[in-house]
Order: sequence, then structure tokens, then C-alpha cells
Amino acid sequence: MTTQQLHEQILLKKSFLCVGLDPDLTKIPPHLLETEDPIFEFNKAIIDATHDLAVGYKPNTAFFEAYGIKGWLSLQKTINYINENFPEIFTIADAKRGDIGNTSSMYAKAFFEDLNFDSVTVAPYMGKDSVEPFLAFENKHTIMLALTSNEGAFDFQTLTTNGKELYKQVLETSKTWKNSHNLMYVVGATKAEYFADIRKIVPDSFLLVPGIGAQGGSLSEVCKYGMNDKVGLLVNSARAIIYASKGTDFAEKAREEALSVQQEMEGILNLKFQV
Ligand SMILES: O=c1ccn([C@@H]2O[C@H](COP(=O)(O)O)[C@@H](O)[C@H]2O)c(=O)[nH]1
Repeated sequence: MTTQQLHEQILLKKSFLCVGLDPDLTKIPPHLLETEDPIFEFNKAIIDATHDLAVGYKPNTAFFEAYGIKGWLSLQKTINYINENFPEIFTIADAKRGDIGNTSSMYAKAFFEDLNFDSVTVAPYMGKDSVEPFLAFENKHTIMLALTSNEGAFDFQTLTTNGKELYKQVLETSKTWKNSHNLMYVVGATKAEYFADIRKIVPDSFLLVPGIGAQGGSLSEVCKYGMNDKVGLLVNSARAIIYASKGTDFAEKAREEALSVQQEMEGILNLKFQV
């Protein structure tokens, strides 16, 4: 999917919501545990209930890898289900990969070719040759951690080296890499006050923004400082939506939560773009 197509979906659905698919067998409704593949059944129900309100889904691979081969198969079934039934939806493998070049190439093949995700998250720590193998895939997107939503972001990312905060250096340097037009960046919703500075460095890039909902970030603050003239934001919420209920009504309740976020987004888009 191209960023232009993603932008069109945002305007069509009046939404820049990305639903995080973080299935945890201890949290999903007990009645699903009796099915053959509880994780897939859970994801499928959430997707069926929210696909008209969201422009993206972000399975975090940790929640699948934790269950070994069965979990990986559930991930494969989930991405196939989205691609076959809702090909207009942008998919993100939140895997936070990155290694020496030849290894990164294999990670890129796994997520872009074998699983056919539109994008994958990567860590910038190993530098240019660890990220460029992902960027080589045209119309696939590499979403690099810039300023994360957690408290530990302040351990390294905001430290100043050579007169500049590390996350700013990451943003600036990555723009010089080959095929950098395929880059997007992760910026946490809990760091809304940093968005204005980030937009000075990457005015046109899409930002994947986790941290509203369970982590308490403010959607309106993120939009105030982070939205560009093409919207440029994919705002993720997982637990607040997918675990809205543990009962047989879990999908209905997930829809209600997603709808409330979508409606807030629609209000913001109406104000800014008169869509
Ligand atoms: O900075 C980051 C990067 C990734 N995440 C991931 O996003 C979701 C957030 O889930 P919630 O339940 O909405 O808090 C989860 O998969 C994280 O691993 C992040 O939170 N912050």
C-alpha cells in the first residue's frame, strides 16, 4: 500500500485509528479458549467488529511468539484474514527488528514477503546497514522507533550527544539513507510536547503513535502538535479497545471503544480539513 492510498483511506473513513492486536490468553474471553485457535478467533472477532472504524491493524509479534509455533500460525492466519477480506487496511508487524545487513534482509523477507505485511517496526540502534535492507522493498514501510511511549525513553533517546538529542539525530540521519521515502517513525502519544520539534525534522512522514488508551496519552494533544496537512498520523490503541470486555460481548464493546476514538478523530479532521 502506498502512503497516498493510506491517506485516501483516512479521509474516506474519517479515521486514523490503528487497532493494536495484542492477544493474551489470560485476558481474552474464557469462552474462546474452547476453540481450536483462540488467538485467531479473538482477532477475527475484533477485526470484524472494527474494520470500518480503523485504517490499520498492528499485531505485536510478541503476543504471538510467546505461544511458539501455534502463536506464529495464529499470526499468519490473522494477517491472511485481513489481507483477503480487508485489503484496503494498512498492516503493521510490530516486531522491532534490526540486525547486521544480511540478517535484516531475512527479517524483511519474513514480514514483507512471507507474511505480506505493509510495514514492520525496526529499532535504529544498529544504524544504516541494519535498516536499509527493509527500505529496499518498494511500497512497503519501515517504521523506525524515534521517541517511544515508555518511561525508559528518557534513558537514552532524549540524551544529548554532540549538542543534539539522540532521537533527533536518529530522525535526521535516517533521512539520508537510501530509500528513506519508505520510512515512518514511532513517536509515543505520552510525549505530545515533543511532536512540534519532531515535525520540524520530518514534516511529511507518517508517524505511528502508540500510547493513547491504556497508557494515558492525549489524542487531541498529539493531533495539535503532530498532525500535518496530509494528517500524517496513525494512532494506535490496543488494550483499551480489545479488552473492553471479557464477556461474550467483547467484540461489541471493542467496537464501542473504537467508535468513540474514531468519532473524536472525525471531529478533529472536520475542524482541520472540513472533510
Ligand atoms: O513506543 C512504543 C512502541 C510500541 N508500543 C506498542 O504499542 C502497543 C500499545 O498498546 P496499548 O495497550 O494501547 O498500550 C503495544 O503493542 C506496545 O508494545 C508502545 O506502546 N510504545
